[in-house]
Amino acid sequence: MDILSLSHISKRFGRLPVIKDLSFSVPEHSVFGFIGKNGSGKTTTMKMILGFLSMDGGEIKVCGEKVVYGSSKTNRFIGYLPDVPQFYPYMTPKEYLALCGKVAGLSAERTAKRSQELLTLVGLDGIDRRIRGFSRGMNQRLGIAQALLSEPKLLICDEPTSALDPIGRKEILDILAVAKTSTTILFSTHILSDVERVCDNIGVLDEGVLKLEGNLNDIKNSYRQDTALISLADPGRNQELMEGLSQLSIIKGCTEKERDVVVRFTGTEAARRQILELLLSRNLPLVRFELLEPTLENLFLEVVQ
Ligand SMILES: Nc1ncnc2c1ncn2[C@@H]1O[C@H](COP(=O)(O)OP(=O)(O)OP(=O)(O)O)[C@@H](O)[C@H]1O
Repeated sequence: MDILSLSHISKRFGRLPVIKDLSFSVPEHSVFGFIGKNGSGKTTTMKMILGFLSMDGGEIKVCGEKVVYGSSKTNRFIGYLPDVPQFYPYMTPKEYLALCGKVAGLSAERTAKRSQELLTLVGLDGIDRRIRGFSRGMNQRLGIAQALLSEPKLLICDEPTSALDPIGRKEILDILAVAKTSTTILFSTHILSDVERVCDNIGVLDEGVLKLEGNLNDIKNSYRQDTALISLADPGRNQELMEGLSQLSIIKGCTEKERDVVVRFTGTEAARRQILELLLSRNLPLVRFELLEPTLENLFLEVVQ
């Protein structure tokens, strides 16, 4: 079942179109990485999912219910962590969650039990000092605890790791990996290694257009055999190799990387044969021919160019 679905969403600010015919869905208990450069439209999309911004076209459904601008009805299914969460700095984490529980209409008993579980999950259990003076990582962790308090079906996090150091980032990603067992997560980011660590599905947004979407492993597999690294015994002849490669119709491009040549091609078997025939015909002795694992970074650069 899809917890979230967007179909043909469009949005403009004045005359500027910022979201163009955007459609994707997020299945239950998955982590969806919403990827895009600054200004690509991620926050705008999340605000429309939360009903904080109107849409110019299309439909968003959360748990099968239509999102209506200005109405927070579907937000009962959602926990939201903004990019810079704000708290009452004079409270302790426990006091703050008790207040949030009250505002959300949870019983005191339920809030106390849930707070205990969540503070343990985010590593803030036993921290009785005031929130003032918390590190950015601690703030983000408390923000996740707050967002999960009402046991939402969908957790939306806006760039949860962007301002953190590698240890802080890992802590957040580990928490999201655990949270995934009880909720569904959509998080926006431009840090591709974070996406590779926790996401099941991804969507790459570029200037309001979804350029790539699907299961992360499927996407990587579909690009798997498209890139190869060629090491010649004499790297001084790399230019000659690249000239020859550029004359083959199956070659999409090639570049020199240190002492090697990286070549992108279409068609797998036939392409490999043609490349090897070229090496033989030009008498270019080979030291290594390796199909490269696609990295998300390469895919990203390819689709957003
Ligand atoms: N309230 C607004 N009025 C006018 N233009 C806006 C408004 N909010 C966002 N924009 C523009 O819409 C585009 C998308 O912005 P958005 O904040 O959604 O991008 P983003 O992908 O979240 O970027 P970032 O990673 O920098 O937060 C940008 O060009 C931005 O300048």
